[in-house]
Amino acid sequence: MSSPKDIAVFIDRHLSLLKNERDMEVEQTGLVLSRCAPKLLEQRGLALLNLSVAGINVGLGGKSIIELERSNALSSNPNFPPHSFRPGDVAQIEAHSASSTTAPRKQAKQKQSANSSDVEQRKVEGVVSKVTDSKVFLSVDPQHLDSKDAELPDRCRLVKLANSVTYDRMDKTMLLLKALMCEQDSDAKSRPSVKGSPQLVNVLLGVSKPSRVQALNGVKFFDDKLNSSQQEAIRYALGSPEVACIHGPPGTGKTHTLIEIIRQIIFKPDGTRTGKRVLVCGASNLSVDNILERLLALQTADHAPIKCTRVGHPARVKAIDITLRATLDSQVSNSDQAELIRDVKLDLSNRLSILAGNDKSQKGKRPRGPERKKLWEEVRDLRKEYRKREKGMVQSIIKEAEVILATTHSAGGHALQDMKFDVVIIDEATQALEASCWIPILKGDKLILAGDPLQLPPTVLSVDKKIKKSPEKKAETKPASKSKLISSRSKKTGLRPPNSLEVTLFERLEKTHGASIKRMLQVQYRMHDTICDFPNKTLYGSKLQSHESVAKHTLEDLPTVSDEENHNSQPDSGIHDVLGFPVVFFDTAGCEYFEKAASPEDDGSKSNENEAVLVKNWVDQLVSAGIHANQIAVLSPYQAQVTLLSSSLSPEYPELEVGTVDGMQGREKEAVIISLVRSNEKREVGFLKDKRRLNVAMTRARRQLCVIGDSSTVQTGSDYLKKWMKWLEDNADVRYGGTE
Ligand SMILES: Nc1ncnc2c1ncn2[C@@H]1O[C@H](COP(=O)(O)OP(=O)(O)OP(=O)(O)O)[C@@H](O)[C@H]1O
Repeated sequence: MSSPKDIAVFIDRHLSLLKNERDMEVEQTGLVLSRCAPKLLEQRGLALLNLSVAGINVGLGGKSIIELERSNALSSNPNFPPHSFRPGDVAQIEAHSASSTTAPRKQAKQKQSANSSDVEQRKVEGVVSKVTDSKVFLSVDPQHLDSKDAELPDRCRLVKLANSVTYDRMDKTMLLLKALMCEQDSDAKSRPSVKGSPQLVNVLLGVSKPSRVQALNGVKFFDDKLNSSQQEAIRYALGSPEVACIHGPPGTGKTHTLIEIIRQIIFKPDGTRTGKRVLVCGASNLSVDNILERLLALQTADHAPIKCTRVGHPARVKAIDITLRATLDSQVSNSDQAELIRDVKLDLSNRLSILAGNDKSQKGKRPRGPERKKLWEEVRDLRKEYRKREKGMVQSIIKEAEVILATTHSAGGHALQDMKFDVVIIDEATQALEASCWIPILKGDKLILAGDPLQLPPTVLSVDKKIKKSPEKKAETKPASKSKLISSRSKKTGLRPPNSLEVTLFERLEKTHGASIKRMLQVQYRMHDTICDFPNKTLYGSKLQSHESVAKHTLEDLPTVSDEENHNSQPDSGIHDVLGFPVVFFDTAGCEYFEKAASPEDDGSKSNENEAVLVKNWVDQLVSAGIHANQIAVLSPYQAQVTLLSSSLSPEYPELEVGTVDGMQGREKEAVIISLVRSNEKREVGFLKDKRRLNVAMTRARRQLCVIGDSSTVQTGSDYLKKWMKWLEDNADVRYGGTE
């Protein structure tokens, strides 16, 4: 079992890997930005120039919502050029450099002003909360603004930034964990306190073994359609005292299972409430909103409603009515006590508006001198009052909620500070960095993880960076003397420092405590049996069964196809030829359809024009046989091929989805076409070697998977690829890959 020293080494390694990752992200965004001229940044969609402040309002947490638009004086078109700003992005308002861009008369005037250089230097960071064709709204924390916050420059630009908050939270959490587990000699007062359970932390760090699972044979399930592996996983999750992992291969109803677990925790069998509280987190906003939507849908059915609150920046929440109404912001503004803050908010907004020179009664003039100073004092007092009143409301809403939903990162925000939960659930846990999982874990008594370690791991930019073992990085650890948390019998380590951030907590727990820590869902509700066959045999130990509702379904069974009007241009046998096969393989071996490097510098991306032609032909045939473009996805592991495919397909089929394999994880389409791209005399396969990426690619299709590639190149990549090519040859409908 792990010793304090093992834990310290483990945490230090995490911190060093996180630093590499942060540096890499800054290198790819922040530093690049600082080296580029603003005009170039705008051309790349990373900046918006010639902006002015159209208004300042007050949002949740006393945040200032700064409204920016293109300045009339500087642009004839009020609409923005194409850009990449989206709600949730971190961005910075910067002054336009007066020397290069401001008219000479105005420059002279600005120089007279005592604080003009301050204003020019001023940078205000915030989160994009809303974007329209001609306006962008930035939500800025009060602590980012001092008393000069209305002194935003007359003319400014908005620049995209790397998001450092997520790294700050992970670092802070790992340091807290280290202090908790490794600095036991410090006196009790200075020892950090967390709300979570020491027993849970011990099990997760390999200090102790998981306690005996309680046998729960008499669970009465709310959902009577659960299959036996789902029921078993639910019993296991409910009966495990500390931690349970649920392994959900593609389409096996992971979310379905989690919803039942939540209901079992909240309700007793007779429908009365247990009084327990659950924190549900996901690696992405999408996974959190998916669970939220399903929980809210239960409320419209014949069930007692579960009180849900979605925490996180509203700009990042799925923009549909039902989920938006569950956000903390919305619940605060619609609560009975909202009146309490409404007046203060109005007063605050009015004063900010006057200070920013946006008040009509002042004819756009900014107040100066003592009048300005007095207004600032009032703003400061009003903000204080606003925050005080709002804090009380936020706390009472959070305390009343039975289920709080947040991403692992946003679980570290102010709203959940000092909150404690009976159970923490993390969905998509195999896509979350371990450090980010610890943010919610330290708030819970028990942990349930759901994911599939055989699909893609979290995206890590710094995988190739070597881990430096500098002496100062070595753990400085004192052995525990009076530790309550750490077993004195700790001898052998089960905790190895990770070599990469790609190693997730889910996988690590399996290594530390063995396969008994997890239960696998075994019935899949997505794919035709043949599509499921290869991943099932090679990755899931042949344990997956296809539910009868999908096992034999083909594209021919879709209602759009049986509607004759849709395909009267093709004779029936032609339709069967296109739609009747669950797996189709266009093998281009021997066709000499060679790949191309993306650019002369070759950034590693590749494209293949002939494969793109084959893809287009197949899409044309599917559509003319009655398949809607929005039921089809075209995937490729290479961005350069995605770009090529988009340019040939999107004009004709705007609803068809073209993307990389990575972007399709967690989703499905009726028909999926994969363009493998690699075809070369050197027999190089690059990206395709990753089994997990291939697994995701192979398991997105419900009724038809069409693979287009050169078997002679691909099969040389790995034993796994060789097996797949052989399997395709034996099981797919193999077609001639030539384009003529
Ligand atoms: N017991 C069940 N009976 C009938 N249908 C089910 C059952 N469990 C899951 N499904 C269906 O299977 C599909 C996949 O379920 P769900 O979205 O919960 O799976 P998932 O494992 O979260 O998906 P993904 O593979 O995308 O992560 C859904 O359409 C769901 O309604």
